[in-house]
Amino acid sequence: MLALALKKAFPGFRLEVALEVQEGEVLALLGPSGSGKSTLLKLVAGLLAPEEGYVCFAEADLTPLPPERRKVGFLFQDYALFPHLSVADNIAFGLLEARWPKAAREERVRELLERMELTPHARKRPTELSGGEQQRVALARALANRPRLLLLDEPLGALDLRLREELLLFLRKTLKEERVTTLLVTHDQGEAFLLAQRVALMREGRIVQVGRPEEVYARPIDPWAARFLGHKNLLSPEESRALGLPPKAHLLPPKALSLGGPLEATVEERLFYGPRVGLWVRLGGVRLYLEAGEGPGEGERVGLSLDLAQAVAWEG
Ligand SMILES: Nc1ncnc2c1ncn2[C@@H]1O[C@H](COP(=O)(O)OP(=O)(O)OP(=O)(O)O)[C@@H](O)[C@H]1O
Repeated sequence: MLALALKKAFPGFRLEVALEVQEGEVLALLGPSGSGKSTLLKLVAGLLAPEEGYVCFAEADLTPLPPERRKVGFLFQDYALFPHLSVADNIAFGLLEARWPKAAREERVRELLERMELTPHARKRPTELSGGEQQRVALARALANRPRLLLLDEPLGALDLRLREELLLFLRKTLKEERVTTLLVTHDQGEAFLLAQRVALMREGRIVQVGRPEEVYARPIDPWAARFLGHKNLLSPEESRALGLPPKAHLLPPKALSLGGPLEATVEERLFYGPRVGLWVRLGGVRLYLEAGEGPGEGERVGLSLDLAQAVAWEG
């Protein structure tokens, strides 16, 4: 298990976090820019020293150890590949340090080159690669040594959509198969939900909610968390009452609404996303968002059904 309690302050910023991650679990830190995700990861890696607190993994206290003695695989945003080494040697670096036998080393490097679609680039230097290619090298290097604890900061950040989806599935499979305890930083909710067994929402240096992706998405702790997770139907007490709910603030998940039904609404905006469309509709005085496979055009009148049982009231 990874267990930590950490405090760190920068001018105008304070981080204070306590967290436990089970062996083999992937936990995603999800939060807006500047919420402290990278700082937390650097504290765990030993690249930053906390003012107070500890980091323990598998019952060993890592707090006093320098980064290289923590046996942690990590990938940070500024990949920091070794510029004088080839792609293959960058990936093999940790294996050499850990004295893997030559044959096993070569096999592992070959396997990772292939999975990351880097085989044609094996002999190139990092400066001869695109951003996405460099990122894949960094990811391969972080995974090479089969670390028991892995820290990933936006591992899929600079990739195009196709590679991102492929690597996402590859990463998901690898983390599951190798049962690596992982802390993953992302501001992409979809990535967090797909990769992690639990997500921790960070805001202003603190964790405001932790839970399974389904739980956190269905029951965000407050309107801020709901908005951050992409919820759009945050109803005021007046809007709630207009729809037949008690006069309290509510969250209405998109699946509580569907096209076809007894209510009459007008489509105000139609957003084409490819596999689905997003529709902003007006129902009486309330503007609501829903998604559909294909949608009517802007200005059209549509039938709507509304499942009020799915509405979540905010506490207090
Ligand atoms: N070395 C540093 N010195 C001073 N302030 C810092 C330092 N590193 C980070 N900060 C500040 O700490 C806060 C948290 O930064 P951090 O990089 O952890 O956020 P983040 O959630 O990872 O953001 P992003 O998603 O943009 O990477 C920010 O306000 C940042 O300016």
